[in-house]
Amino acid sequence: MIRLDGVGQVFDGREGRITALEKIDLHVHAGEFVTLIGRSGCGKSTLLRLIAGLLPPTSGTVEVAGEPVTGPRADVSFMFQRPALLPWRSVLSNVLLPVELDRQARDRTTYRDLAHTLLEMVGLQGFERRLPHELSGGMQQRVSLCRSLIRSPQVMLMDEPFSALDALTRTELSEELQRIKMELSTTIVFVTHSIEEAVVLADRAVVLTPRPGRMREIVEIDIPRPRTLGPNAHLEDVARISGRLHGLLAEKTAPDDVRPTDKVRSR
Ligand SMILES: Nc1ncnc2c1ncn2[C@@H]1O[C@H](COP(=O)(O)OP(=O)(O)OP(=O)(O)O)[C@@H](O)[C@H]1O
Repeated sequence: MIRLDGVGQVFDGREGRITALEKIDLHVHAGEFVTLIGRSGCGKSTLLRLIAGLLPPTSGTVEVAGEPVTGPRADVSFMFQRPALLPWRSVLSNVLLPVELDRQARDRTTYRDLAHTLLEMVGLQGFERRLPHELSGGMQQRVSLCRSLIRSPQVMLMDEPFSALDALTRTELSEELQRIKMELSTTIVFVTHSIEEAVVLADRAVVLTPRPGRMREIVEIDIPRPRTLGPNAHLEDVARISGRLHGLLAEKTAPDDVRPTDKVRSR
């Protein structure tokens, strides 16, 4: 579904050239949930922007659904750290915004029905007419989640979408996202700083090293779903793989010491 081959990104900043990403070879399969994890500045957001078509790579190729990415695509949605809802629009019309912006979208009644279904799915039935400021941060991010799902994207790109939320709400939203993913089989690439979140959510976690951002390792996570950080049977698996990721992130690695094919299984 997503293919990055030999991707590099160099920025000409005011303080000289910055190699944000180098030699990124990543293939994400249809329906897969991949998390990108790494220290601040290792190029996670840049990688998402390249897949989203918001930035052309300085080297290498990026493909989505077998086509070179040349700009934003209607079947790829982007979700940010902040909900970025329009304050004067109701919950329902915020969710429907991408449909309104798309002149080619037809059958608006179907989208209205879908918006109601999505809002119900995230526990916001009854809140359709509320304005964003009448909702908590977690509820606003749920609305944002519905908005990024309204056009049934093939790919969802998520840049630390839960990082501004309190721990409990964050756990709840992780569980909801897994449920949605299991139901809709959307391909998801999710950036996080949280090791546990990366483990709970991902089929594979991609560990990036900083300066320049390169792939250190891809860790396969085969813990049965749904996974949770609450009391459940998988805490040991989550802890073991989290420990492994922690070790990789803490390593002082020379850029040439890249082992992108290494795999760590939960058992
Ligand atoms: N438009 C730009 N112009 C110049 N430099 C940039 C630009 N965008 C990103 N960078 C630089 O590229 C590097 C990677 O940035 P990026 O935001 O992708 O990292 P990140 O891993 O997402 O960081 P964080 O976890 O802090 O969000 C950083 O050194 C950043 O300063």
